[in-house]
Amino acid sequence: MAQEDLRICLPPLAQDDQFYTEKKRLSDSRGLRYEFMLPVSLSSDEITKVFNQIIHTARLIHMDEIELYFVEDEEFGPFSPRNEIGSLNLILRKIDCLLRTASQQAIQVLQDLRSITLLKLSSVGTNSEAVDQMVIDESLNNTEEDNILLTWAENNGVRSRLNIARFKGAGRGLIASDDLSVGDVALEIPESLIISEDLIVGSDMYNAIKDLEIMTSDTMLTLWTMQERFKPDSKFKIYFDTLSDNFFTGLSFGIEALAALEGTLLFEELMQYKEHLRQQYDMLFPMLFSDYPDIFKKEIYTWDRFLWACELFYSNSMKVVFTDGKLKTCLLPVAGLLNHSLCPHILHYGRVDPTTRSLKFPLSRPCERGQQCYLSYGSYSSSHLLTFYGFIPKGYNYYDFIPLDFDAADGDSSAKSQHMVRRTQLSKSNGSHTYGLPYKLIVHLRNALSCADLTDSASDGKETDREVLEAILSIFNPMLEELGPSDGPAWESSSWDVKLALEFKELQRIIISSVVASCNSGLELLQL
Ligand SMILES: C[S@@+](CC[C@H](N)C(=O)[O-])C[C@H]1O[C@@H](n2cnc3c(N)ncnc32)[C@H](O)[C@@H]1O
Repeated sequence: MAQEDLRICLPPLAQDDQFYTEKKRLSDSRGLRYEFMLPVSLSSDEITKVFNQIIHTARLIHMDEIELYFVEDEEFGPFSPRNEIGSLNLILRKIDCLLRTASQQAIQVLQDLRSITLLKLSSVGTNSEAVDQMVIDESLNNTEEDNILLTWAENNGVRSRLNIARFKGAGRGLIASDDLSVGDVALEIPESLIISEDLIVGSDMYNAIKDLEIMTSDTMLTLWTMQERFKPDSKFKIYFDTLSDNFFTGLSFGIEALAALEGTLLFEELMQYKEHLRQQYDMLFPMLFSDYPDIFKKEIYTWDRFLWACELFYSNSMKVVFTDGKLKTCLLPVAGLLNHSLCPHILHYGRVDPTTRSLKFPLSRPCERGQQCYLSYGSYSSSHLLTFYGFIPKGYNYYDFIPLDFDAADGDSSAKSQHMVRRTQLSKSNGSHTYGLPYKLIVHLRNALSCADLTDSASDGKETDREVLEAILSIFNPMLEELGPSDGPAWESSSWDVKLALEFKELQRIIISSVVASCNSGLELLQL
């Protein structure tokens, strides 16, 4: 009966989504729906079929720029752990909403759909390629410092179902103290314990520097932190005391590590960021020393301490939307101990709940007791994570790509067309159609080289494709040469920064070699 049909609606593509046009094109070409009618008499097989249709739409809604670039026409996902977790959580929210008012018969169908969704969620990340496998360093666990921090946090209103543990190569992290399910709040930080620009307003420092043209709220917070860190009566003393004396990010790379990166894009980027920070410091000091000697003490505001504070904010801060609607950079005691994963447990956070006036960290996929609970810092490439966080995630990072800028086909050099490649063996399409390389890149080059279209006759297409593959090789072979041979196991004994630089170079080598290998096997195919 019609009145017993269940209606599940996914949100239509948002017109203000910056990728609306591309998503709409894909959605139309795939005939995706946003409304699903489920008769309550559906069998389990039929429910699974409907679930598959719903997840295809949810995945498209959640696609980001990189996923949209690399998607093949016949590819329906999963596209990345982040996309999958976001999509399954959207479906779960819709089901839970309907369950509140569902009839007895409808409840059964919704429960079946919910079980399928939860099953899928628990299987995300079981493929080891996608997951960071960190090893607990038992020798360093249960330190007095960790207990003091957790007790202080609890006394100040933090609610946590997580404990501190130490991990080889990653420092501290948080592990589940009991089995946590999807939707459970793993951690809740009261607004009063969030360190943001709001703490500075009204202070002497604030009144002195707020009108300076070069001052931003982030810079003010950095300067405040440099001082607050050493105040014996600071409300946050226990938190500051647990912070590391050094952050070991790419911004602290020494000369040898930078030299090891020469020839990579990252080398240029690191040099620019370092230069930018130095310029920022030079604009502030000695000017603030002479204008406000009572507030800015020379021994506190040294270059090394400024760099320390910048690295603290880059690697430990989060952007939070407060109840006044403002987005602010914040330091969050305890939450700042969550490590990053390509396959995170916590994906949706960052908005202060107006009812509880707290920031909650709910789980988007289950986390068993004793397992590390991971956050997603964002869809970041390894070069970004190395620069600002000082690590390269283990496993396949979907956001590691090498950008390629081509002049527009009409010769207008001001109009660039942005393309990219990533490790090709993970391309879903390894047939001769695109040789395992991104479809959009191949089409662009086919058009640029001789306007051959994808459905042209075999012989013409072959000649164009040969030129396309040779053009790609002419870009990537020199890159591979520039990187030189693999550095071998000797780097294991190098200093932390050289090790990280060489690890990054090895990652670049893997991506570039895979592109070269795809081109070469494509050329062989074309000779057949
Ligand atoms: C927000 S803090 C997390 C807590 C930190 N591990 C600690 O001991 O204070 C971010 C820092 O943790 C480390 N980290 C986070 N995720 C990591 C990962 N997946 N692998 C290695 N290190 C990681 C990096 O040093 C990064 O700069």
